[in-house]
Amino acid sequence: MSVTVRVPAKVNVQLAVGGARPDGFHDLANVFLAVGLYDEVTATPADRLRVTCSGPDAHQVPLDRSNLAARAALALAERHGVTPGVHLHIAKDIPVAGGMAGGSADAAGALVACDALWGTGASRAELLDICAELGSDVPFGLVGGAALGVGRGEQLTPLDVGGTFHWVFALADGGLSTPAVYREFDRQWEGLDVPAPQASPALIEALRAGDPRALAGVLGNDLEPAALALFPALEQTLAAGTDGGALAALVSGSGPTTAFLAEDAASAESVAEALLKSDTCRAVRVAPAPAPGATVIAPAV
Ligand SMILES: C[C@](O)(CO)[C@H](O)COP(=O)(O)OP(=O)(O)OC[C@H]1O[C@@H](n2ccc(N)nc2=O)[C@H](O)[C@@H]1O
Ligand SMILES: Nc1ncnc2c1ncn2[C@@H]1O[C@H](COP(=O)(O)OP(=O)(O)OP(=O)(O)O)[C@@H](O)[C@H]1O
Repeated sequence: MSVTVRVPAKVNVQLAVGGARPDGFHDLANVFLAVGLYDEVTATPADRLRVTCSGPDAHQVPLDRSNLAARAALALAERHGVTPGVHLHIAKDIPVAGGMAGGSADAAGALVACDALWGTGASRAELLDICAELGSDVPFGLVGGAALGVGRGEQLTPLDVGGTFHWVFALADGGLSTPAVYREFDRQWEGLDVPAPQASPALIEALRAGDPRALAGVLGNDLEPAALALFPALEQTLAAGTDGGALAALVSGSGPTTAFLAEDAASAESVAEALLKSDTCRAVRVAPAPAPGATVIAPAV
């Protein structure tokens, strides 16, 4: 008896970052888009909480209680007075520490899987609440599609997407720590007035219209200069993707994965090929967007 939940990665099509808040977080206007790269989280009854992970990056994933999926299961069990006896297996396809919210996706997936396995019957609002406690990107893993996140990114408003966008992702050699990238952002803005983050109406309209050329013109990531300062080799990857025919190139979230928007599926394949040939990244993935949020694909029997 087990439950398997599929959860998507994200790219931030707009990441507007304000100044540091007293609690250390930054206010954001964060436009999330879920992309078709997935982790699968399987929850199976066990005598104690146990986490295993498979996939090419599995060795980088902690298997103790610091794993975000384990923390999600514990949070749900505590709220409902359930013993957290569960084996969580993560089949990991989302790059680790790549700025694509893989750990957050696993947390959202584990919550949905444990809720189904334990029959805790948590409401959507309660699940979103637990997600927000676990991390700023976690609620979006539950919701998927496209959404504007404000506050620290956890307060979501769904957005309409009028077509399929074709993305290429270049995986970098190594990772970047999200707090380190925000610290570098603060360093770069030291002594300056950081403007209040604002969602771009043109970007929201480009998503609604499903228009890749319009979206390419307005993509933006305020963390990109900080990620590039910490990982300068990404400049070459960005250039290789635009030289290879991408409509636009940007760092995904806090990086170091770089994201390339293509005109259509065929163009995405040729951008991917150009990136591979450029020798400026360790691997390349093609993925359409939007993708659905956490979805049960194999229920308990
Ligand atoms: C870069 C993004 O991935 C874009 O979606 C997110 O803003 C990061 O989201 P996340 O990894 O879920 O981040 P959290 O686990 O909530 O926070 C990790 C750390 O990132 C920094 N952080 C995160 C979110 C935010 N709005 N401001 C921040 O300054 C803080 O240093 C925080 O301690
Ligand atoms: N389930 C998990 N999967 C991957 N990493 C995890 C997980 N749980 C905890 N971690 C830890 O969190 C760190 C960041 O992982 P993650 O893959 O979520 O980064 P990220 O995609 O850059 O995050 P974000 O885009 O949300 O900032 C990893 O280096 C790892 O130590």
